[in-house]
Amino acid sequence: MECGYYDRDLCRSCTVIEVPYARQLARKQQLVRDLVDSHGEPRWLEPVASVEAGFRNKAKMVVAGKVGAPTLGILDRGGRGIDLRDCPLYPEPLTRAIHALAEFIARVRLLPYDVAKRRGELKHLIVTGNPDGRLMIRFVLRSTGQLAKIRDNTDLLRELVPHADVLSVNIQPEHKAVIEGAEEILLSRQGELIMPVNGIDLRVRPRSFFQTNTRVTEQLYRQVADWVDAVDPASVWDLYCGVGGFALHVAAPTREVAGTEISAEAVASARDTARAMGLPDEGPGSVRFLADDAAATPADLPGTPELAIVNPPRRGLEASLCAWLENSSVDHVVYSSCNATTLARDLGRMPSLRPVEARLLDMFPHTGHYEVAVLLRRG
Ligand SMILES: C[S@@+](CC[C@H](N)C(=O)[O-])C[C@H]1O[C@@H](n2cnc3c(N)ncnc32)[C@H](O)[C@@H]1O
Repeated sequence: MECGYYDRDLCRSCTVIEVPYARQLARKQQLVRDLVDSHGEPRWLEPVASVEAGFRNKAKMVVAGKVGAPTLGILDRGGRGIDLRDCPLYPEPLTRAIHALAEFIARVRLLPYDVAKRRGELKHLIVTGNPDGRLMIRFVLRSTGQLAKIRDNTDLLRELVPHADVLSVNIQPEHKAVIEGAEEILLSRQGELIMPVNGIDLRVRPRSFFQTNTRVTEQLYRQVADWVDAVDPASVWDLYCGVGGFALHVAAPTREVAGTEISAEAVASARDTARAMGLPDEGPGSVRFLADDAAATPADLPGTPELAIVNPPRRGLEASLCAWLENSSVDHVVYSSCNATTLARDLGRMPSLRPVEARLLDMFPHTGHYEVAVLLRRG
């Protein structure tokens, strides 16, 4: 893929952009196979490719520059802003919004944060877009010092970015390389962005995780639902469930589904979606969600499911959860991972659960990152 920022040596985030896409995909496939196959040689399904440009649903931009002339993008080694507002990874509605937000920041004279001098207010801009072009916009400020400048100018903001459903300010007071802080101040009436995925209106709140490539996520959820439907378990747990994508895709009239997740906000969104879908929270056909540490879920939820879905962060599963799954009566596990090294480690900790089918899904073209989903069967 062509990128003017890469060609001019302004941005090196897409580390393998010069490699033709088909070869990128083949390399990722080989890498995950090398790590997974020693645990049971699953049947590998055709990898799911992404489009090469315009696939990211979320832009996390560092704000730098001067009052009236902000840069939105990254910082160079000297801490100066490099403007990447036309990054080709973003779809057109996101690019348009980023341009409009740069104009807003300039017009209301928000003060960009200067990392080197530890001065200024506006640190980051985080914009998430759904497939219909609706947006969630978050300003990350050092303090509440310039909050009023945003709050008092929301009419201008709405004029410049008419599709902004969710608008909020996050406060990140610390001088460290962390994108956002714990305090979120909602400025819009709507607190959740609707993310339609395969006909299910998932909901995302400002601080909740959501997969960054919506089209490939649709295929991930469909693949996992196909595996689950083929096994047809009466009970399913979705651990590390986020806003409920897997759990809500595998709901069925004869099945009881429970999802657990550490973020109470994500759980609240998942519950909102289940309620909007008219799903009960107990009995056959139910889907319920609980804020819980995945490692504690076996002690906190009654019974043992016939099938468990796990989708942990890069660090993989807690050793105690692997031990519980290994020694439980759970017959099938679907493990969706963004890190095949920790996936392989965890497979080694659960030798009774053998990989039978697997699929690479490329959420992150031009980088070394990927998602891999594996169906495991006991025995
Ligand atoms: C890779 S995301 C998966 C989310 C979800 N399955 C999806 O498809 O969007 C991992 C999720 O695990 C959650 N998480 C992190 N540590 C956790 C823990 N110890 N117990 C439960 N959830 C955790 C994160 O908040 C995040 O939502």
